[in-house]
Amino acid sequence: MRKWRFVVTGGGTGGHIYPALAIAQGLKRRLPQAEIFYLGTAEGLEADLVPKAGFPFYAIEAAGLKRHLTLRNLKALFRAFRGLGAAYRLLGHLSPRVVIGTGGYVAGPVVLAAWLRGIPVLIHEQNAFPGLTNRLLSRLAQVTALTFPEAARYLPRRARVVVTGLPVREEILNVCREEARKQMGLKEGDKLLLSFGGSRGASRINEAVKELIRYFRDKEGIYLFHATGQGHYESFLKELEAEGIDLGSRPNIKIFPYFYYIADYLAAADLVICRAGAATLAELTCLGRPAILIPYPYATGRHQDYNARALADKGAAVVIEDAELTGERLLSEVKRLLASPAELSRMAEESRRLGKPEALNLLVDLVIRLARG
Ligand SMILES: CC(=O)N[C@H]1[C@@H](OP(=O)(O)OP(=O)(O)OC[C@H]2O[C@@H](n3ccc(=O)[nH]c3=O)[C@H](O)[C@@H]2O)O[C@H](CO)[C@@H](O)[C@@H]1O
Repeated sequence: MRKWRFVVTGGGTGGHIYPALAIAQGLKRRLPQAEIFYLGTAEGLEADLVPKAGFPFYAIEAAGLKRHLTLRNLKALFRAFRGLGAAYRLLGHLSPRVVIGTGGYVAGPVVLAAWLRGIPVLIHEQNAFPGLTNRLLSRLAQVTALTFPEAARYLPRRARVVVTGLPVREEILNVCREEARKQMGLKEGDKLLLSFGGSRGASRINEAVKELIRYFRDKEGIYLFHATGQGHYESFLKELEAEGIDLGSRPNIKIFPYFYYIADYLAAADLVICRAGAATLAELTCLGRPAILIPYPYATGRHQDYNARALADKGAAVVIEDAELTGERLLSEVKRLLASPAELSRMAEESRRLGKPEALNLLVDLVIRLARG
């Protein structure tokens, strides 16, 4: 087998990083000899997640540019140029067959450098409303892979578009629910509620989840595992402590800063409460998990509303608008669903029907085709 090299880039939030890691892992499984390198920024979540996933990581500079000229923007422009120079040199050194970009600021300089060097590029857009980086980069890419066909409307006409769905990590595609529940000590009939914001947490969801903690902390057979997001963890625990809630004595409630191995938690959950980022929803539907979704209202073009609707319209999820989110509202929705196992299993079935586990293989095929020229 040929020892091809690939460069993967995409960063800032988990929503860009995990699809990139999924493709990297899929490529590695298909081409075990291949070498795969990840280019990201030192400040993004990728600097933490990529080394944990076992891929060599190179940090370059990148910055988001605004339309108007300010001193800050000039500095950003300067960093972007430095990032472009670093990416250009690294690509020269690594000489990959293909560069794969999944959006976020950092994909800008890396894909541009690939184009300057004549290296084929595939980009993947996760949302129905494409981010600025991918809108610009789709002009330079040999292939622009989409999760939603609707995204094509916002791309330049010369973009070469393929609809693949969103690539989900193999560890999530292959996880076994029974095994995961057993490992967590859950008995048959126990209910696991899993809650988190997006990859960076969400203070609005943290606040509402406190009501679930107050209510469920002394309920037998109901478990609640919540990730606050790295930045909110300490303050969240302090606030609970100030209320006199001692979690040490409550084995059914567990608070994490972040779920590093979310596959088991997602698979084991009976109901998931989260935002409506595209990667999370692709994972929920591949696993067929029912959810209460609270779309982040400030996402570009309100794309999380669109993502959430796609599940809610088919009966796979219930949506609570962020503006209407309170602890009481969330608790009453959770209680209603837990009291209706038939509805939960119907939601689970509809959710699974929406899953596109084949997206990963489609993307790996496309990358290999590009690599072959
Ligand atoms: C606020 C905002 O604009 N968010 C965007 C961002 O979100 P964000 O990064 O939050 O979005 P996603 O929901 O798409 O992805 C989160 C990823 O992090 C993982 N995860 C999350 C929490 C945790 O504790 N552990 C863990 O592993 C999830 O399994 C998932 O793979 O990128 C997504 C993809 O472009 C967009 O759809 C979102 O709208």
